[in-house]
Amino acid sequence: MSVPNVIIHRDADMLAKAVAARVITRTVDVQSGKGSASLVLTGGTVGIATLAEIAASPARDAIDWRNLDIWWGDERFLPSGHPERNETGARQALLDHVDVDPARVHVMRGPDSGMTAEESAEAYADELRRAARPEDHGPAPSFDVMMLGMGPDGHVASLFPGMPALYETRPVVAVHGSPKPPPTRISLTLPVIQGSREVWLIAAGEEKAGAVRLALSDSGPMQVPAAGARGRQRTLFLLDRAAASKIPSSLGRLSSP
Ligand SMILES: O=C1O[C@H](COP(=O)(O)O)[C@@H](O)[C@H](O)[C@H]1O
Repeated sequence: MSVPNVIIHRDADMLAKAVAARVITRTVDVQSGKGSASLVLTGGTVGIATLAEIAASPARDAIDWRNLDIWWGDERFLPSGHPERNETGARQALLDHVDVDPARVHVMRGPDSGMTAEESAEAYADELRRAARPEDHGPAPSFDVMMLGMGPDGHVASLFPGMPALYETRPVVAVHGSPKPPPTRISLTLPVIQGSREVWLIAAGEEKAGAVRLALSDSGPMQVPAAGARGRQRTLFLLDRAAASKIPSSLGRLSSP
């Protein structure tokens, strides 16, 4: 797993803009090499703000939207269209404004599908298995970019400290009793996250500073799930100054005043 590289921006607004530019550039680079790309979206404040900045970017259509696979790292187990679903936020912020191939937007199904949370997790695991290629050496694609938000408790996706999902070897699990509402969710697990080529942890705000420091220290992922979020080739901590306020200056410096 790759050692994290910390990049700090002056505030949450600049962070969202900079991450949006990074998504566009990285996706174009990957597509120019192999024709398609895979991007895992995150929910949360900065995650959705980043998608809105992609939509607003004059460079957004440098991405070949028809050759992009969109996945989610987690989803709240709520009906399609529910305002608290990560998918709803992503569609409103970006996906409804670009020419994605609907067949390549891989949604984690909610209760309106008629499935239980466990069945929805298994269905997503099947979709991941079908998308995996031999060179991925696992039950899921080696995603080109896995975007993850981070909670103040160090959770990533819907992997919360001390919860059973952190011990899972299956690629996707149902989460019950989430400390952050809603209580029932679907989440990728650490093995799938760690199979990604690049993992980008995106965090803004003072309330994340403690978790960021622990995630960059030698904390275990059971206590600080973000400490287990590492990519095979690259791991980025993309932070604003407030979220970076408790890490040693040797670990990262402001990208611009
Ligand atoms: O509930 C969730 O929270 C995390 C972090 O959200 P934030 O608003 O604190 O940035 C998010 O990454 C995750 O996708 C979401 O389901």
